[in-house]
Amino acid sequence: MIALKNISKTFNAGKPNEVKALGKLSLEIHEGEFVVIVGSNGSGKTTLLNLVAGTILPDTGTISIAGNNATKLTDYQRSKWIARIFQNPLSGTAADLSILDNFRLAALRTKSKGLTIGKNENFKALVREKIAALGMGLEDKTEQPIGTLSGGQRQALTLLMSVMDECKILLLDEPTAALDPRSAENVICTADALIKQYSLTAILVTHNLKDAANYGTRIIQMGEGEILKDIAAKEKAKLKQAELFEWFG
Ligand SMILES: Nc1ncnc2c1ncn2[C@@H]1O[C@H](COP(=O)(O)OP(=O)(O)OP(=O)(O)O)[C@@H](O)[C@H]1O
Repeated sequence: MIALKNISKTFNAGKPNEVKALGKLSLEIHEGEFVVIVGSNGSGKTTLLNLVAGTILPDTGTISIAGNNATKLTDYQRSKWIARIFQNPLSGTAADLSILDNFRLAALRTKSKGLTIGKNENFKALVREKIAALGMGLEDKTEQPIGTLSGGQRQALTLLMSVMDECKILLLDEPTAALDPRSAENVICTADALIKQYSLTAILVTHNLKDAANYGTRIIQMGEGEILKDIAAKEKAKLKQAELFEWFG
C-alpha cells in the first residue's frame, strides 16, 4: 500500500543549520497494517509522515502509494486517499461551524457517493448514525458549533469525518498528546475501532509507550533518521511494555 525506497531528506542543505532528517530509509507497509512509530525527539518520525502525506518531497528515493508514484499524485487524488490527524484538536475543523457543517465540509473534499451534500436528509441521517456509533452521545448535538466540544470529543469527530468517505490511509501524528489521559484513551480507542471498521492502513506516531504496546499490528523504532527496530504483528503481540521502555533506556 505504501512503499518508500531509499528515501533521504536533509533540511537546509549546505547551510550551517543543515539537518539530516532521514538517510536512505526504506519501508514497505501493506494494506491493512496499523504501524506504530516511536522514537526520540528529532528522529524523523514527523518527516516520514510528511513525506507520505506529500507535504514535503524527498531529496532522493521514491514513494509509492497503492502502486502510484506519490510525487505525481494530484492534491485531489492524495486527499481522497489519505487523511491526517494532528496533535492539536483545533486543527482540521472550523470551530464556529456546527458539527454537521464540519461533516459537510469534510465530505466536499471527496464528493463521493453522489450525496447532495448539505440539503440531503440522507446525509444528515448518515452523519447522525456514524456519530451515534462512536458511543459518545454526540448525535443530538449536530447543530451545535464544534468549537463548544471538548478536545477529546472534537478529536474523535475529526477522526470520523476524515475516514468516512473514500480514505484508505490514516496518518496519526501524536493525536492524543494535547489531551487528558481519559480523553486520550477514548480517542486512541476510537481510532483503533475506525481503522478496523473501515479496513484502513494506518501509521501512528506516538511518544506514549502504553499506546505503542496496546495498539497496532507492527511497531517501528526510529533513531537519527533510520529505522532501528521493526517488529511485526506476531512478535509485537509478545512485546511487553517494559521492553518498550528499555528501548528508550
Ligand atoms: N521544516 C524543517 N526545517 C528544518 N529542519 C526540520 C524541518 N522539519 C524537521 N526538521 C528537523 O529534522 C529532524 C527530524 O524532525 P522530525 O520532526 O521528523 O522528528 P520527530 O521524530 O517527529 O521529533 P518529535 O518527536 O520531537 O516530534 C529534526 O532535527 C528537526 O529539527
